[in-house]
Amino acid sequence: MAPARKKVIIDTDPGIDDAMAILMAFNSPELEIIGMTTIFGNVSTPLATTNALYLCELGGLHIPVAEGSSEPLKGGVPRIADFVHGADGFGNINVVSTVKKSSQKSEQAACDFLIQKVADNPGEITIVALGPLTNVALAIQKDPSFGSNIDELIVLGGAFFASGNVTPAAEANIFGDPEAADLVFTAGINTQVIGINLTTQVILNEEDLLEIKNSNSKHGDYLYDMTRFYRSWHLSSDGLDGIFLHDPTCMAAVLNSSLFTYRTGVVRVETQGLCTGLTVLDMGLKEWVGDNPWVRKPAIKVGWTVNTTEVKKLVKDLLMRP
Ligand SMILES: O=c1[nH]cnc2c1ncn2[C@@H]1O[C@H](CO)[C@@H](O)[C@H]1O
Repeated sequence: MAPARKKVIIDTDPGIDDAMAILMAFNSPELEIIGMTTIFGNVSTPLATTNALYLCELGGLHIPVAEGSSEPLKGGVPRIADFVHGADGFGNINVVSTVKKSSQKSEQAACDFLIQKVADNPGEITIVALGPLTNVALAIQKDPSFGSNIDELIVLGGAFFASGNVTPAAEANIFGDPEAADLVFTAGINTQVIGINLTTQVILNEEDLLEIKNSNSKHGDYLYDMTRFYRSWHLSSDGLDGIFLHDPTCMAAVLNSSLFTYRTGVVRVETQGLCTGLTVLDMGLKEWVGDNPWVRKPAIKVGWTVNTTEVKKLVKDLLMRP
């Protein structure tokens, strides 16, 4: 008998590297993609929904896309990284106008979709969170049984003992909704977090991108065209002649966690002041005297090392599948 496929819901703000991770998932027969939920971050939430619908059409997948919150838990206008992903979220290649009228978002809000799917499949759903954690936090707040019924939550976010990408303290997804991240990381959910301390070690250069373009991949041209803007951004912002594989590295962890090592401990998120969005892991090296905000909170797994060669190989292999 074929092994059961892993049931996943992808919570996403596509986004160039989100699109790469999603196409990886579409090309992975070991995953059963139950649906996508959308969130602000790389783009606004409504545009994330349009882009997710576009990706479903591109991949020929008929799955629900449920729209998420348009603002963080505390309210206010979210910071959108159009300077990283272009105004259309896909590097200004303007393809989403081709989304068919028949492609409609789900009537359910993202948090209700998450709650229902997890309740219908207790212990079976993996949630892959590629953007700010607002939708997951809303589901936890609304349904007390939600967290314990998730099989695993796999998050792309944070910078552990490393520099952020929005400020020296904060990574973009956590900065986007620090209250949500702190709530989710301390909710007692079986969670692993892949931070940019790992994802900035996994890089595709121009030669790799051309290899994808010139492969038999159905999406080679799209992937190549989309990465032009992202590549220029990396050059101007990071002095990098290539692109970081943030979300694709997280999807690699979904597919093969043996390519990573982990530390387990309590993670808290700073929600105010200079270091807003900072993710701080208690590595468990010390018996603390008295109380502090990490004591007696549930621990999660934090990605510690990554096999960069094998992750890069996995990403390229999946993106080049015909
Ligand atoms: O400098 C940046 N500012 C904001 N967002 C960024 C930056 N670099 C990458 N990302 C985006 O945020 C997520 C990872 O942190 C990824 O989706 C990535 O594309």
